[in-house]
Amino acid sequence: MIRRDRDSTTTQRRTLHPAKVGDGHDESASLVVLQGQRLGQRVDVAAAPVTIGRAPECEFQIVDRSVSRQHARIWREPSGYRIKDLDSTNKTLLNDQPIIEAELKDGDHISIGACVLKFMDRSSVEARYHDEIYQLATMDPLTGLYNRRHFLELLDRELARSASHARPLALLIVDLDHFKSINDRHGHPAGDVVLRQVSAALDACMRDDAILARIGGEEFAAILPEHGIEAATEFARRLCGAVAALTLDAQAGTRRVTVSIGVANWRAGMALVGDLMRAADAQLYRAKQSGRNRVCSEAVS
Ligand SMILES: Nc1nc2c(ncn2[C@@H]2O[C@H](COP(=O)(O)OP(=O)(O)OP(=O)(O)O)[C@@H](O)[C@H]2O)c(=O)[nH]1
Repeated sequence: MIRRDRDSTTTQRRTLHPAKVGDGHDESASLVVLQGQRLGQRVDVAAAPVTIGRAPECEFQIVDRSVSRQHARIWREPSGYRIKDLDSTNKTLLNDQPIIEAELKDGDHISIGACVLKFMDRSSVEARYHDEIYQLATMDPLTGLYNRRHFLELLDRELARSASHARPLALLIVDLDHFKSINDRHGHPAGDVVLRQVSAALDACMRDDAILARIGGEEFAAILPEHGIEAATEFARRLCGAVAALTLDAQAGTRRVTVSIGVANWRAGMALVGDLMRAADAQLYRAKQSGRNRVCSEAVS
């Protein structure tokens, strides 16, 4: 399953698969971050123009002080791709030369503040190579979900977005109950089957704008944009029920598993990702202590 980000970059595919030749993406060009924030990330440039800048409404947002709120725009014309500087403070450089507007060619380097992007013809072998490397760096190979490091980067960005729009955001931490005993009794491969099936069940419940990741051995986390504590808690209860109702494959050694879930909401004053993670973790601890197979949240008991 591939889900597109609201800013049309590749980062919010909750589950990642390498782009295939001939899957329709080949027609668009792409930008890869070679240096700076969001290193390795690729963004497609297709029919719709892409604005690069610090502002949350930019299609490609780079949260860095050296980048103007609306720094540069790239778009496609019948003759090829073009780039225009949007009167940025630090200028847009194309292959180290400041530009106002210019044509883009395969392999061009674009400097946006402290960030360097490489422009590539989407059909090039190099673009696919970057895609593969990026996905290896951001995904968990067992489940196909995002890995912890990438999840924390996305949480950072989503928090900035929620703060700037004063919109709610919830974080769920989901932990399998008594998972060690499954490994001990049925072996590690059986535990892996459980992890894969549970991650697929969680993924199937997610809305398009949710971000799901495996952040530890038997621990998952989900970012729910636009969710207050009540809605997030209700959603977490549905997740809990979906996992409890799951009939696992015979290779899992056991037919049933349950999860405990901690829920926390982003609040003004919670500047750091760590604050929100700690708040959700404290609720997860409560859920484990009070019997497992349940949801605990900050405001709802
Ligand atoms: N099969 C498998 N097991 C893993 C993986 N990563 C971590 N684990 C195991 O996950 C288990 C986690 O055990 P604990 O932290 O004790 O948690 P638990 O048994 O689920 O207990 P509670 O969380 O308190 O309900 C350990 O046995 C780890 O070896 C993995 O990728 N595959």
